[in-house]
Amino acid sequence: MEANILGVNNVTVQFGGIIALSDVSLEVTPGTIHAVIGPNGAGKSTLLNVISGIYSATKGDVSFEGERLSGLAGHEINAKGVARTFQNTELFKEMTALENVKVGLDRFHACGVINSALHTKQWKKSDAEADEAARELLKLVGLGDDETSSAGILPFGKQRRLEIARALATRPKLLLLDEPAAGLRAAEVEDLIAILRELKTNQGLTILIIDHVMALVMAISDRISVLNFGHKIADGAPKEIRESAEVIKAYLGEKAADAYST
Ligand SMILES: Nc1ncnc2c1ncn2[C@@H]1O[C@H](COP(=O)(O)OP(=O)(O)OP(=O)(O)O)[C@@H](O)[C@H]1O
Repeated sequence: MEANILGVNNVTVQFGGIIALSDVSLEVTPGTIHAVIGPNGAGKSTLLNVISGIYSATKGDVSFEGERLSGLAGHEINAKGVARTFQNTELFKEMTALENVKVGLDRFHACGVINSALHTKQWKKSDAEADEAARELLKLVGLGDDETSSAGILPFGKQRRLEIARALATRPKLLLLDEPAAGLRAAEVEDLIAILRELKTNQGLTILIIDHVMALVMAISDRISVLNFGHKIADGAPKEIRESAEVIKAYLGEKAADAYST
């Protein structure tokens, strides 16, 4: 079996009396889209928060490319190649789409306080390169015509995609997406599906995604893990998950009425 890019190894997370995750393990294969689904409160966001360094595991650990992430700060995990988006978009609303992406690019194009303050030749070159890189990322998420729009006035679906572009600016190998389809209209979900497929197929990115929108999850996932009350109850290909009696009972049953639609 191919070595995993991400390993969650027997992770337990406890908040006082609440066990948000209980001995959860999963492996993400490089170049795949892996979804985590389950009812509200199942522990999905907690899992992303542990991987990205926002929470610490009470027990167990997380490894990325064979290296332990546990104990590292969020920015250190990001520097190793793991980026994420949040359930509620955290864009700089007054700044343009291009500027929002450039914030993510700063690590690669920073050229010192003095150069920046004086707008030296070196700063101008670095800034022009950052503009170019940010434009490429905007195009990748279908926002090529929106670079000068303020993030706050973009339609919600575009704000979600802008957040993905900003996460991509840190040049991750693994992208963690926290409910990117929440609140999107059906057509916007279709756009998102096309973008995530492109990121996987043509950019070679690995994606770990949480979402309740089964139309998206079933369309794009190579593998799905299911959480319920902090426990992993299933792990498999979309077809296996759709047909699992335990998953239907815990989660998909309530979704059947909308037939995996948005
Ligand atoms: N910082 C925290 N302090 C205390 N309890 C927390 C904290 N974060 C999460 N929890 C609890 O852990 C459990 C799992 O929550 P989590 O947000 O991970 O679920 P989820 O599967 O992402 O749910 P949803 O689909 O509603 O986003 C819940 O009982 C939640 O109340």
